[in-house]
Amino acid sequence: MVSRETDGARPAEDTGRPGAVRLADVTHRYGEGDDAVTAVGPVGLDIEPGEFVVLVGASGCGKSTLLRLIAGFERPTRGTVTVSGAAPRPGQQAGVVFQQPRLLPWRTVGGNIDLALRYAGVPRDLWETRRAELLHRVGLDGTERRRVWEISGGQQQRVAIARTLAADNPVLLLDEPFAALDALTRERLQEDVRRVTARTGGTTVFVTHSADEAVFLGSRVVVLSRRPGTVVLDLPVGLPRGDVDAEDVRGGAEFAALRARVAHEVKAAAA
Ligand SMILES: Nc1ncnc2c1ncn2[C@@H]1O[C@H](COP(=O)(O)OP(=O)(O)OP(=O)(O)O)[C@@H](O)[C@H]1O
Repeated sequence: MVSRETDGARPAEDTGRPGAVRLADVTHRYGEGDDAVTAVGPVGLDIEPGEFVVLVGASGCGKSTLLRLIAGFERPTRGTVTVSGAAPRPGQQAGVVFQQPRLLPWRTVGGNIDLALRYAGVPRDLWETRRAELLHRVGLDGTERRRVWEISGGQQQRVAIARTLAADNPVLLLDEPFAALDALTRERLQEDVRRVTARTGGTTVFVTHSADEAVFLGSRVVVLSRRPGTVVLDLPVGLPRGDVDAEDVRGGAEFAALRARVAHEVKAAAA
C-alpha cells in the first residue's frame, strides 16, 4: 500500500521541462526465462525540476536499477522513462556519480576535470576558469596539480562530483556515493552535496541505504519495498535548505522524527 504524502498531482506538461524526470508504470526485469529477475516495478514517479529525491530501501530492492533506468543505461522492460521530456540516453540528460570515484589515476585532479570539460564541449580557453570554479564548488581550491593518489578517498569523491557537474546537466544521479567513506567524511560530503545542489538548482536523485542520509539530503524521500521494488512511502521533507547550519538541521526534533519514520518504513518494507 503506497503512502503518498506529496502535494497533489502534477500537470502532465511539466514532464517536458529541463530536469523533469518521469517514470510511468515502470517494471524492469533482468535475464530471460527461469533465470529472469524482476528487479523493480511497477513504479510510477514524477520528479519536478529542482527536487532532491532520495531513493531508500534494503539491499537488492532495485534502487540502482531505477537510477540506471533514469541514466539511460537500461531500458525498462515495461512502462516509460523520460528525462526532460525525452527517453534518456547515457551521458546526455544526466550526470552520474558512483560509489567509487572512478577517476583516471594517471591524470592530475585538474586533468580529470579537463577531460569532462572536453566531453561537455566547453571551449578550451574557458577550461581554466571553469576548472577553478568547479573545484571551488566542491571545496577543493588549489588542488589542480595534485595527483589522484595524493588525495584522500573523500577528496577523490569530491573530484568525481565536480567532474559530473562539469557537463552542467539538469539532472544529477548519485548511487551511494559515500558508502565507502568514514562517518566524519561522509557527513562533510553530505553537507557539501546539500549546499552545491541547492545552488545549482538542478534535479538530484540520490540512492542510499541510510534513513539518516535520506532525511538530511532529500527534499523528498521515496522508500522502496523489497524486490521487486515498488514505492511504499513518498514523503516530502520540509527541513531548511540553503545556507543553514548542518548541526541545527541534524539536531532538531523534526529531523529525528522524520528519520525514525523513514527507518521504520524501510525496516517494515524489507520484512
Ligand atoms: N545486471 C544484472 N543482471 C541480473 N540481475 C541483476 C543485475 N543488476 C541487478 N540485478 C538484480 O536486481 C535486483 C536489484 O538490484 P539493484 O542493484 O538495483 O538493487 P539495490 O537496491 O541497488 O541493491 P544494493 O543496495 O545492494 O546496491 C537484485 O536482485 C540484483 O541481484
